[in-house]
Amino acid sequence: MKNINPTTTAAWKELQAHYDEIKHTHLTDLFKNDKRAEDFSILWDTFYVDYSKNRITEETMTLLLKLAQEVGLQEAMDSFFGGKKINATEGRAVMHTALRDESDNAFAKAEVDAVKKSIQTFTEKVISGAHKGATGKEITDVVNIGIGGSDLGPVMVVEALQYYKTRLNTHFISNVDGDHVMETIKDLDPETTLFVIVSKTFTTQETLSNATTVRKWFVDKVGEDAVKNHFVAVSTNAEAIANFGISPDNVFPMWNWVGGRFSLWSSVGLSIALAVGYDNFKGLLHGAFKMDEHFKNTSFDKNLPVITALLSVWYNNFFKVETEAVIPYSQYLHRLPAYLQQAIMESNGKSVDRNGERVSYETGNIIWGEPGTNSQHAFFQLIHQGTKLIPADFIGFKNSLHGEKSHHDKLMANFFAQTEALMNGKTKDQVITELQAGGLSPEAIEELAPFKVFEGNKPTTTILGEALTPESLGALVAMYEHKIFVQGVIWNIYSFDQWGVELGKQLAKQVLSDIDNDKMTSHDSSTRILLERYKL
Ligand SMILES: O=P(O)(O)OC[C@H]1O[C@H](O)[C@H](O)[C@@H](O)[C@@H]1O
Repeated sequence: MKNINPTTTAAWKELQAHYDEIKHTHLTDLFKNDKRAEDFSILWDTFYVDYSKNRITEETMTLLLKLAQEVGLQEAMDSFFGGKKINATEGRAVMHTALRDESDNAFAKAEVDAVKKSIQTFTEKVISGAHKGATGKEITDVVNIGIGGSDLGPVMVVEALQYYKTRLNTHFISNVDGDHVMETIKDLDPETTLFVIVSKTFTTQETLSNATTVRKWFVDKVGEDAVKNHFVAVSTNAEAIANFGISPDNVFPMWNWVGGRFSLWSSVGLSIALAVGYDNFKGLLHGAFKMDEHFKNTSFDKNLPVITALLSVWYNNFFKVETEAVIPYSQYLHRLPAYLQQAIMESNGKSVDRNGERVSYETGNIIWGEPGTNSQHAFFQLIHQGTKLIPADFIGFKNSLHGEKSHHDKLMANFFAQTEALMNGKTKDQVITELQAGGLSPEAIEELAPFKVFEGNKPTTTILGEALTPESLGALVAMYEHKIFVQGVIWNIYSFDQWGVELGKQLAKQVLSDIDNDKMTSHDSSTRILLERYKL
C-alpha cells in the first residue's frame, strides 16, 4: 500500500487552484447544461444515484479521480481484498467482505460457512418453536446485549427490516445505564426470553455489566440450570465466555479479522437472523456482496463508493465543510445515521497518518441526520438558511412496503422538493414577487424580503432505490463501508483501528475506583467537586 501525503500530489494542488476558480459558482448556473444529470449519475442494480446537485464540474471529477490514482487507491484495494494486514496498528487483515463473499475461493470459506450454518440451524429452531425455554415454553422475545459495533449494526438492521420480521420481538440493551437494562427487561417473561450476549472481545465493561445483571435477574427467577436454554454468546473470546457461565455449545464465534463496526455480517448478526429469519439475513449479505463486486470491478468514474468518497473529500478538504448529513426518507432507516456515525467517525476520526505523523489536512467527517420528513421540521432551517455548508445524502425508495401510495407520494414529493430547493434557493426578486401577490405594502415587502431569501447552492446527493429490502439495505451499507475505506486511503490514515476509544475506557475505570474508595483528591478541582457532589 502506498503511503502518500495527499497534499503532496499534483492532483491536490490542481484541485486547490480549481476550487479557487469555482468556489462561488452556483449550481443553478451549472445546471444550464442540460446533460448534467446524465453526466453525474450512476445507475447500479436497483439504485439510481444522482450526484449532479453537487458543486462539481467535469474538471472537478477528473481531478478527484486523478487524486485517487495518485494515492494508489487500486493498490490499496488489492491489499484490502487480498487479505493484507491493512489494519497495521493492530496487525490484522480486514476481511468483513469475506463474510458475504459468495465465490468458491472466498477467504476462510469453510469456517465462515460452518458458522453461517450454525446461525441458520439455531435461528430456525428458535423461530419454529423447536428450541424451547427451560420450562418448555417457546421463545417469544430476544434481547441483544452489546454496545458499539455489537449493537448499532444489529439494531439498525432490525429496525430497518421490521417489515420482514418473524414472530419474535427483538430488544436491545447497550448502555451501562441500569435504567436502560431494567426498562428493557421489566415486562419480559424470562421463561420465554432468549439473551444474546454480543462482544467481540468479551471484555467491554458495559456489555459484561449488563449481561451480569440480566443473568442474575434471570437466575433468581428461573434458576441456574435454565441458563443454557436462554443465554447464547457471540465473541472471539471463548475463555471469557466460559468464565461468564455460558456453555461452549451456545457460542457463535467470530474472528479478529472482522472489525466491530463492520461485524453485522458475522455472528454479530445473530439477532438480525432471529428477528427477520435466516433467508432475509442471507439477502442482506447478498446485497452487500453485490456491492463488493461493484466496488472491485467497476472503473472509478462509475464506482459508487469511489465517487461518493471523492465528493466527501472535495467538501471536507477544499470547501472545508465540518459536517455531512444523512437523511433517509424512510422511517425504517431511523437508526442509519447513528450506525454510520460509528462506522464513519470511529474509522476516519484520526489525526495521525500512516507514518505516525500529525496530518496537516482535515480527515474524518462529522456525520449526523434523522429521517425526512421529520428532520425538515427540526434542523432543515439551518441547512437552508444557516451560515454553514452541509452536504447531504438523501436516501429514498420508489416503493413503500405497505403500499400506502398516497403517503408515499407525499413523502417522496418532499424528498425531491428539498434537494431542488436546497440547490436553487430563492432569490430576492422571487421573494418580492411572491410578497407582492400577498398584497403587502412596498415598505413591508422591503423589510421582510431579506429573511425569506434562500441562497441555495447547497449540495445534495440523491440515492434512489427501488424498495427497502434486505438486499438493497445490504448494498447500501456496504456502499458506505467502502466509501469509508476510500476516504481513509486518500487521507493516508488507518481506518480500521480505534485507539481513541480506549482512553475513555481507562479513565472510567480509574474514576469508578476513586468513587468506591472516596479518593477524589487526585483530580482537578472541577472534577473533584463534581465527584464530591455526586457522593453527597
Ligand atoms: O464487541 P466489543 O468487543 O464488546 O466492542 C464493542 C465496541 O467497543 C469499543 O467501543 C470499540 O471502539 C468499538 O469498535 C466496539 O464495537
